[in-house]
Amino acid sequence: MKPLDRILEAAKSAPRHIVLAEGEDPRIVEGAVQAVRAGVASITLVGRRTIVEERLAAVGAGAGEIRIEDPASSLLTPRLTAAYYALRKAKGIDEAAADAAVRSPLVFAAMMVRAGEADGTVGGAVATTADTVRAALQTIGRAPGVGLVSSFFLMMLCEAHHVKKGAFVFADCGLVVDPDAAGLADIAVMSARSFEALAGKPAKVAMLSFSTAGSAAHERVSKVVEATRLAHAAEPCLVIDGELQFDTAFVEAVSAAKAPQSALHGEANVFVFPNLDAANIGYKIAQRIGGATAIGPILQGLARPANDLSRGCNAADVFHMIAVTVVQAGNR
Ligand SMILES: CC(C)(COP(=O)(O)OP(=O)(O)OC[C@H]1O[C@@H](n2cnc3c(N)ncnc32)[C@H](O)[C@@H]1OP(=O)(O)O)[C@@H](O)C(=O)NCCC(=O)NCCS
Ligand SMILES: CC(=O)OP(=O)(O)O
Repeated sequence: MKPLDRILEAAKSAPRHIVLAEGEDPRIVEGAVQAVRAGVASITLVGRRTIVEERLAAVGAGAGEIRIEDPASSLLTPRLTAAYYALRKAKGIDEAAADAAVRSPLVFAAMMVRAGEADGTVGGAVATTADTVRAALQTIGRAPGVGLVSSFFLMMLCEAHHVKKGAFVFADCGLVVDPDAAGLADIAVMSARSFEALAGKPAKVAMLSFSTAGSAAHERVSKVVEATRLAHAAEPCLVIDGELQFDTAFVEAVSAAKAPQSALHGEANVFVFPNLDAANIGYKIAQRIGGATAIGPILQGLARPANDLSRGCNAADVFHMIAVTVVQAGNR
């Protein structure tokens, strides 16, 4: 079964209630309708009621297919505001600031998840990643035992020209700007778990660099080597190697030539980039030139699922991200 079909089937077998913060955006509305009609999720769209209703009518969605919550008039707003104030007052916000925050769709949707009114949330088709992720970090917060929240893209290679097909994880393409060695090790361990949960296969983790097995000497290479050591110490059973260049991690013949001792043998399926510059640029090149289907940024380490989208997304991306969010909610 194709990896995307596997995720869609898993979501259909246990659909959840997902709240979409940007309910006025036509791509969000179209993706939401696809998800409901495919039996993947029940959906709440957040936004100004008249505009969301117009958008739903434009795609022929019937009344009652999708719930709408308008923060300006929702019956939930007073309760979510009180909960947000209780949560954030130690950070110096007053009741008026809490009221203003909850009227923002990103915070309203994240607070619905925190309050148990929805199982997960998706935003970021309109808002920047920084705003989308900040709303999730400040309201939903970290899962117990997690230090660093990070993100990854699920990269699907399914086109005829893809010599290797299947699901791959690229991390962290969205959130942690310049992780130190310990942060990079956390990203590696969490990305391996995320890959296994979504792809259903054992992870093989490549810690990427511009150097392979000591071919270059630089403090940035040393960071990746140390991160590999820390990740291995944290999870001794994890199949991981680094530092490696991308070709060595991905192409068996190159691995044999440049890193014959590598445990990955050019068969990595989780690629951990050294920083956000490399990761974000790398995933967009794979998507836009390479023809990979890119689902993300998917957040890992939060107490409940909240995911981001690229502002360049389309309705299919929204549909796929809803399915991923449902699967994450089921795995909690
Ligand atoms: C995500 C991001 C906005 C967080 O930035 P920040 O300045 O730390 O945000 P805030 O200070 O508002 O942090 C919000 C809270 O989350 C916490 N936090 C921030 N990053 C965190 C992380 N990676 N893991 C866990 N908690 C984190 C902060 O400690 C803070 O907690 P508090 O409010 O309870 O004190 C920032 O890392 C960022 O801009 N990343 C890049 C996003 C981007 O542009 N990506 C490219 C396109 S995808
Ligand atoms: C993930 C990402 O790069 O998001 P955006 O394209 O919205 O900046």
